[in-house]
Amino acid sequence: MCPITKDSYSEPNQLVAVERIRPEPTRTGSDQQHPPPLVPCRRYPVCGEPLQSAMMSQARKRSLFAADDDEPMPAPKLHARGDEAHRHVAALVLARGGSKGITLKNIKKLAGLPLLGWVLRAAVDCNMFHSVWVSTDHDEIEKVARSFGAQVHRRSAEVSRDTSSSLETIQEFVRLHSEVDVICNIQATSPCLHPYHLQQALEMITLQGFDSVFSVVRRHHFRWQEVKEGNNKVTKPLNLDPANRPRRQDWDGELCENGSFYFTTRDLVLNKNILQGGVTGYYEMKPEFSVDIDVDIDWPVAEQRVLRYGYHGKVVRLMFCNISGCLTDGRVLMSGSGEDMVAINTKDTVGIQMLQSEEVEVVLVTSSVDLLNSVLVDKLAKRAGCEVAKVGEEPLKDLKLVLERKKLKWNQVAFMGNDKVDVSCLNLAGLSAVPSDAPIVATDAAKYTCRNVGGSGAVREFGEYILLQREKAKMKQDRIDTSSK
Ligand SMILES: CC(=O)N[C@H]1[C@H]([C@H](O)[C@H](O)CO)O[C@](OP(=O)(O)OC[C@H]2O[C@@H](n3ccc(N)nc3=O)[C@H](O)[C@@H]2O)(C(=O)O)C[C@@H]1O
Repeated sequence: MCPITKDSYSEPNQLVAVERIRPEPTRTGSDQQHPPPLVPCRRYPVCGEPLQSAMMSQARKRSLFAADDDEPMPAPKLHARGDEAHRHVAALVLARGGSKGITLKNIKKLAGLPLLGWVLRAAVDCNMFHSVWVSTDHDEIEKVARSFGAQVHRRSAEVSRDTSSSLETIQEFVRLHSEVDVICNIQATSPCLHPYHLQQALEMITLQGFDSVFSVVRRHHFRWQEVKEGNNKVTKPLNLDPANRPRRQDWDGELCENGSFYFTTRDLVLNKNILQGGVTGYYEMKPEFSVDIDVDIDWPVAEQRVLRYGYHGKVVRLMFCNISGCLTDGRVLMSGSGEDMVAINTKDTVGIQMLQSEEVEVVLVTSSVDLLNSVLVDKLAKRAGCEVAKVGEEPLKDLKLVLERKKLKWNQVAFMGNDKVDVSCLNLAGLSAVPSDAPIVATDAAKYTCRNVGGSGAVREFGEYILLQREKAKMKQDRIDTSSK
């Protein structure tokens, strides 16, 4: 963690978040030095100064937007720049293909969504960026990035090594994109990011005159260091006096980078070779949003966290559901008398009713290449109480017309498909899913992969998923609305 020095900003009323930071050299991926592990203490050296009292006497420092605090702190009296309206602010997610530890970590599915998707969804939905980019060296990552609405910067081999630092990679992007003035490097490894985190932190740059802002979490960790004394190794407390151990509630704790995002300027990145500098602020995020996936054992914990605290997108108003392969298992049974038959599972019809009762309209989709005859389709639709959309070889074209008619946007739509022709809709929809037996080309494009196969409860499963996300999005919105009153 960078040391935050106290030669703070001198204007009155700027007791929070405005501190000058002495940057340390940026660490590189594989050769960074982690602090040595704590070993059982052999000897406690006497602390140089009574750290506890120093800690206690410190004025409580908080970020300007302690995101979840009830009373926001007063803003510093900095003025917006004259040219603010003209500054191009770009979000940039670095996602290389060669991640160590977890193979292709950046697009591995976390709770049904590619890792990268969680932060891209927040970046796109925050509606504050002039552009949202992913810098990658990998074709599959490029596809996923585009499916979440990001533009793609294909980075060079020089900045795609294990040892390439984030700074070098960001510098390459900035050099090649002369339009970009402010960059927000968002790390995919911190997936519990919400649009309001980005909105509030960006306002510190655009409205309050900070040059750089990075996300932190407050920790109450007592830190120790192993030091050599002659031939002996001793452990030395770094931030406490063992004789006067402060209680958690008597200590403000320390601000630690949580790795979620770094706002910075073109000038700092290209001319000063740093991400954090100038008038530097921090944005404090609550611990529950501060997830940092580093090693593989972090993954299952992150999965639970993201389900509970992640950003689950905009509220879904309509679901398109393919009949063939989703509502049915894709088979058409033929009787001797020449009648076609299909089977649908009551689990799925109940799932559809569940959505309808929560005011999510369900439209069944049938294609000209399906073997279903129209009488059968109408019967199915009647039983499910749904409208039917008949699509041609390019479902996207026809479904666009349905959305225009209903005055809806793709980010308000959930789409369930199961084949290659569905890829563009799976990509575009705010939420999308495939049954577990869908071909890989469709699974790759879907944001959620059901555990159930087509015709056996996959529609209900996706319906439950939609309602859960919807609930979360609503709760979050209510919370934000209430706290901003
Ligand atoms: C901005 C920055 O310095 N980020 C570094 C962060 C940061 O210091 C911590 O998260 C703070 O808690 O630490 C590292 O974090 P890590 O290696 O997990 O990288 C974070 C995310 O960025 C992608 N990345 C990183 C560097 C690079 N040249 N290209 C990339 O695509 C990774 O694939 C991953 O999605 C580290 O642990 O070594 C290395 C990162 O470079």
